[in-house]
Amino acid sequence: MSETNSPSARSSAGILLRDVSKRFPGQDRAAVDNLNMEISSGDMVMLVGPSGCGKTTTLKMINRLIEPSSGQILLGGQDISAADADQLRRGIGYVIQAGGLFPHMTVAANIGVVPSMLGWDKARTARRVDELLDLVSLDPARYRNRYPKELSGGQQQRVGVARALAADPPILLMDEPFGAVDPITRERLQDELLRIHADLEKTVVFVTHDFDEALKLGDRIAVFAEGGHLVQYDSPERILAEPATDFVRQFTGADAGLKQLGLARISSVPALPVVSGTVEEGPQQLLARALTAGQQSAVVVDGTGSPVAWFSVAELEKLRELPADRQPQLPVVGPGDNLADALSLVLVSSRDGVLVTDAQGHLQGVIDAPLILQTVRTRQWVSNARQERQRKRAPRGRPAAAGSTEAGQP
Ligand SMILES: Nc1ncnc2c1ncn2[C@@H]1O[C@H](COP(=O)(O)OP(=O)(O)OP(=O)(O)O)[C@@H](O)[C@H]1O
Repeated sequence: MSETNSPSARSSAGILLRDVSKRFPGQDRAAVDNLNMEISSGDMVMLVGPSGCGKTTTLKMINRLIEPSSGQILLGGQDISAADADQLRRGIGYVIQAGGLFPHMTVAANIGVVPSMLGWDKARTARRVDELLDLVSLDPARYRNRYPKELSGGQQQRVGVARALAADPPILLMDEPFGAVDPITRERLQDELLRIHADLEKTVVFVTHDFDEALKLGDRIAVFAEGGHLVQYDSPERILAEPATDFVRQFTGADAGLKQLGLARISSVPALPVVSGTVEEGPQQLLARALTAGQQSAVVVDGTGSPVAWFSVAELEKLRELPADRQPQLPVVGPGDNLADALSLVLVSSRDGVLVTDAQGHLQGVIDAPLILQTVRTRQWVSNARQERQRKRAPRGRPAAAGSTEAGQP
């Protein structure tokens, strides 16, 4: 079930729930039943499960809007029941559906609520408001003096996120924050949250009904079942590939395998080597090198190392010269693409694989259909969101995850 806890979970913004239960008066069933969960500092953890399974109650127990009936919650190793509740909440950002903005206050005043409580002066608060509006992609000059009713749903949601981040809290609790916006805006807000999270490294606990949202955003996903039971707490990869129970399997859906393809970033798959050469080399020499290397194809690259054409050995045998212009429909993927993109290209191209380039467009190698299948079956991949964060967190000059390796030498 749960993975081993990492030592980093004990650092300042880690959250530990120990034997936590909540039983509301007059309810015959517990809302949350003996919950044990450790949330590592800097992780984004998604709480999913059917309606009424205790997700919101769990979230509200972390900022003490609801007190547990039993058990202990520790933030950074400190038992929150011993803390002053108001002070605790100032250190925890809280975002709810539709932003939960105060309607009679301007955007700037909404974002400045906690800084004002903390006694910041006007100039410092104003600077922070503008900085946060920039962060959530709203032009400060245009939006700071507006009222919530003068904003779209997505804009209100952005202001809600900005407000929660105002005093730079180490922890952010988000209760279905994007539930009330249309799918396109939702996707945009998700992308922004990923960017903000990668930049700011907050510990985020996020409640959602949308399993795809959980897959996209989560470092870990906690699947709850009715009666407030935590059924599985794992990485998105493991939830999809190794659902702990039939309930989780039903939750992930019949297309769990396809979802893995969509989550697996190309750069987490080591590409296979391919022989490549420039147009000046000519087809015969390229063919000879391909055969010597035991390859069935070879790639023509331009002067910068970007792929221009891809030929089978049979095609090379018939060519008199190599083309300088890029072949139309050359199947190429970059590090930001995923395995679903790669497989989709394979299905519509005449090749059994795709060429892989780095961010600069330089040829790195090939990913073929068997490698795609093997990667998913053996779970040798890392989800987009996690890889992005790991990349940002890695010390300079040291890659965080395996990337594409050898490309063919010209
Ligand atoms: N103040 C309350 N008094 C009594 N029962 C409550 C109260 N708040 C929540 N409950 C009950 O506790 C259970 C868990 O509720 P909770 O809101 O945590 O579920 P949830 O998983 O967040 O649901 P949803 O996805 O519908 O928001 C539900 O059965 C709910 O009816």
